Amino acid sequence: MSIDSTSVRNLEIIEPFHSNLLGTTNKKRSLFHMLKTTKTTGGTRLLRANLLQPLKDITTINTRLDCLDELMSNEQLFFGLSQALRKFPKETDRVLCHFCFKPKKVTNEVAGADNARRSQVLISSIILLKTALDALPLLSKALKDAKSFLLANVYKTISENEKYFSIRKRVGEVIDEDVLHARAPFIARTQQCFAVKAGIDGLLDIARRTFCDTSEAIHNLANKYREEFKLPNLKLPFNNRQGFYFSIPQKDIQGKLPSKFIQVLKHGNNIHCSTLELASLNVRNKSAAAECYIRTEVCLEALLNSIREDVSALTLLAEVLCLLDMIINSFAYTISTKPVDRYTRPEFTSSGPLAIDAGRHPILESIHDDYVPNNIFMSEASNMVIVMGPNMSGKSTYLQQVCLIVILAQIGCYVPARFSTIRVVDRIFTRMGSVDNLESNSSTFMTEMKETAFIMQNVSQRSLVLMDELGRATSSSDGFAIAWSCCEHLLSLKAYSIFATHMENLSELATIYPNVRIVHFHVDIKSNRLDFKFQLEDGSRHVPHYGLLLAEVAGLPRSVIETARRITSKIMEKQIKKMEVNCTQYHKLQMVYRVAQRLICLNLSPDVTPLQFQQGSGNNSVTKGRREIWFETQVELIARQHIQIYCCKDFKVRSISF
Ligand SMILES: Nc1ncnc2c1ncn2[C@@H]1O[C@H](COP(=O)(O)OP(=O)(O)OP(=O)(O)O)[C@@H](O)[C@H]1O
Repeated sequence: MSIDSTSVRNLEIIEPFHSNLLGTTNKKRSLFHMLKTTKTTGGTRLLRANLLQPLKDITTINTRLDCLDELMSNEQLFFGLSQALRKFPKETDRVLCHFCFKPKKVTNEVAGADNARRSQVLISSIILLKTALDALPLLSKALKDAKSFLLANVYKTISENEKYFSIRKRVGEVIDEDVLHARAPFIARTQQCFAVKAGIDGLLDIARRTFCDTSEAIHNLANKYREEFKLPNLKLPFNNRQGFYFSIPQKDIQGKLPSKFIQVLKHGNNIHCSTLELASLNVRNKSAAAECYIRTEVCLEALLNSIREDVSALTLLAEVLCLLDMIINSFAYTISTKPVDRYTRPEFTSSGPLAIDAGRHPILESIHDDYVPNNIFMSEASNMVIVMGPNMSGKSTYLQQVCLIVILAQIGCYVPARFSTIRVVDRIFTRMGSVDNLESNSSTFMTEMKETAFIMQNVSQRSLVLMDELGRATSSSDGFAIAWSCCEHLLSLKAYSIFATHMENLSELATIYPNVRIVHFHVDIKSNRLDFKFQLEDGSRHVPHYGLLLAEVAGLPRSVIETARRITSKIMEKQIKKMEVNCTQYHKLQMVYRVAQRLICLNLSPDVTPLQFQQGSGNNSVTKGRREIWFETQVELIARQHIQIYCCKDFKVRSISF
């Protein structure tokens, strides 16, 4: 699925739009932040790539979901795999893919200090490779009894591929068994200097001795200063840029620091400094380490060449680890931290409805304890929903919620809903918010129109289009005309579109086009105050002067509000009458159409057979084979009668009586 950059921003997929949410100090998180519990950089990168480009292939999505099902039902497997993955270094994928590139051959003329850094990276990669290969047996053990296709396949890849064992053996022939991957800079430097077994290269052994001597001399120097200057708390930290330096608590320094100490810097409650002796030892220590790296790289040449031959196995392993990290540490972990059954497995069709029962906004629901769930039902026969309601009633949130649920579903994760079935979306388009774009010299309206034009030019039959308050940035008549004609354009396609609007006249679309459904957010008015329920209800409902009520709350002068109230009541009077007439006239037609549409869904529903229809006093049993003929002849007949549909909570029509 592709999502354009504006929609990525509007939907807050990677970055949140506003860092502060309605005056709270809570930093509102994006979907990426919510799921970013991955443990490796590769896993995080894969998660980001998936969120920006979710899957479209139903089989692949279901393979991931099957794997999640197994993880959610088998605690031992879930924890076993989490433990095993923790043993792999954070940067495993980068390291494993590092061996794809063949570095320049080390010759005497290039073997200068400049190459020391490159050699160091290479040695660090070999140490990480050894750590990763050492962790493989634990991962295989955890995966041994896995049943789902994805996990069983990973197990086969890891345990049946002899290449991993042979690479580990070859690494063991050159690299010391005691060498470990370390994060602390000086320990890492020591481990890298001593990576290759002793006795392989005489010059390397000499360089190591110099490295040890200078390191020891630095520690002796620190001891000497502790005694000489009565600084018992003097510490000797190390970083890669500076090398060793002294850190002395400020309270230990009575008066001035002795003149021997140079490069004095205040750092919190400590003083960081050096001396000329330390600086010179640092240089010698660094050059001894550089010599070790370069000699080590020469020793590793044959090993690297042999590893390079099996690089396909390593890149495969890197991919597998990223995928496992994403599914286990991100998806499964996120779901397991929610109360049971809060997240459910979505279902997919290629041309069925988009139905979400009790869906919730994945990010807002963790901020609001009393978040109100809402439904959506769209099918090819009802491909546009117009959401109405006062400001602050939850329209934009609802639009964002539907999209985020679709994205979560299509990356192969459970979704925050009681039930969901999704028609696979190939593109998501959104038009939300309205800000000037000074960079592209566009006004609010121009930005809005450019974004709308982009949608109209690129929308496809399988797209999901979200429009939040289209046409509000220009004159009301032109804005309304644009919104109306955009709706008409989208209605002619099979794309699913959701419009949020304040233009009550737009609800008249439903009187002309039966595939438009109007819904509104329920709001009560109590003593001139709006009481938001955040509950979506069918049809449109006129809430008188909600803009004025909110403006009053915002602090507009009373006299201004009163004048505005007089003006608006005159304008609205005529319009409401007209709308009421239209609604009553077309209500029956709407009912009929909705029934026909449900019947089509029933016809498409794969697991409802045979169906029981009760007509009058007799019972007709319609079997699967005759269903299509029956539908063609009966839909019209049904539509003319009083109809009642019993629809179970998962949106599959089970029984119809008329
Ligand atoms: N279902 C819900 N349950 C609880 N709170 C909600 C729900 N939906 C929205 N809210 C809260 O209401 C606030 C306002 O929602 P939102 O911005 O979606 O309103 P809106 O109708 O789009 O307003 P406007 O028309 O002014 O843009 C949100 O920031 C959120 O805190």
